[in-house]
Amino acid sequence: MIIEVENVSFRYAHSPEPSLRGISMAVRKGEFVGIVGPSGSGKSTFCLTLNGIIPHSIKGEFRGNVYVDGLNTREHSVATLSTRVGLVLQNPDAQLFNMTVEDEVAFALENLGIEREEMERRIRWTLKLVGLWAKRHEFPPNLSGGEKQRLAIASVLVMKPKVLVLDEPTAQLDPLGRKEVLSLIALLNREEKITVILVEHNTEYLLEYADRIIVFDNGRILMEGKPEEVFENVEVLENIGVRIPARIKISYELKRMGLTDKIIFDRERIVEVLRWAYQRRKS
Ligand SMILES: Nc1ncnc2c1ncn2[C@@H]1O[C@H](COP(=O)(O)OP(=O)(O)OP(=O)(O)O)[C@@H](O)[C@H]1O
Repeated sequence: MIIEVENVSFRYAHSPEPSLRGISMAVRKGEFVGIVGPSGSGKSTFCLTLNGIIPHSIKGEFRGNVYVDGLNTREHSVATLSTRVGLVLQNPDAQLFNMTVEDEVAFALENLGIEREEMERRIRWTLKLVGLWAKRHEFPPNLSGGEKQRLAIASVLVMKPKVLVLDEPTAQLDPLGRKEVLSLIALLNREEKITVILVEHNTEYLLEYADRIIVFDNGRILMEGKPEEVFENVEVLENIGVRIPARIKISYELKRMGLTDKIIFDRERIVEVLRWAYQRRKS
């Protein structure tokens, strides 16, 4: 297991209630895990435990253990853990502060004591991977939202982490930017075999790409499983405010109307049932 979380609880200093309440989970190498849950359920707090920001940089009461690639986060600095787990947050502007795209990516490497040549090789590899090589001399604030977020991803990728944790990386982007970033994440998982943990409200995307979905509610894991298994719990999820992928919602309604006996995931099959129901109504 590349990530192991054992009974983790966390209460922010000055907060009366814990934000995480006994989270246990593990992530396999190469896995793509999607995290969903209502606002305030602890998703962001959980992400911050994965590279040691909690407990090292944010004060509070931390219980349990998180192991990243075998390292207990309590015993290693955020700098060391960041070479294993790259963390990307919602707002790309808050993560970029250098004068050029290239400097932004180089900056992350500066304290790692890497040789000049290897540095250049890594920067080239990363910028090509995220599709920003041609824009390497540009001023980051001039990039589009999607490009900025791809640059934020590049600046953690350049450290060659085995795991990428992304906390709603598309929340502030327009539809095009969102598409660019989500395709990049899928590519990094499929082609580069990077383990991905993604907090994302776009459940359509998660249904397509995630191997597993974890649902957070009130600081706990409410359920987890394959996307098809989890999203089948339409009523429970809608009750807590998790969006159901459109085709599952349609199929769920077909089942309620007695037109199928179970939820169908296959688009073609849904269309077939709808066609059949339409024909039946006409005749
Ligand atoms: N710095 C902080 N200090 C005190 N309480 C906090 C802090 N950050 C978050 N919380 C509280 O912890 C709980 C979990 O918040 P968290 O941001 O982890 O949830 P979330 O599921 O990521 O929500 P969202 O989808 O809105 O980002 C909330 O009750 C929130 O108010």
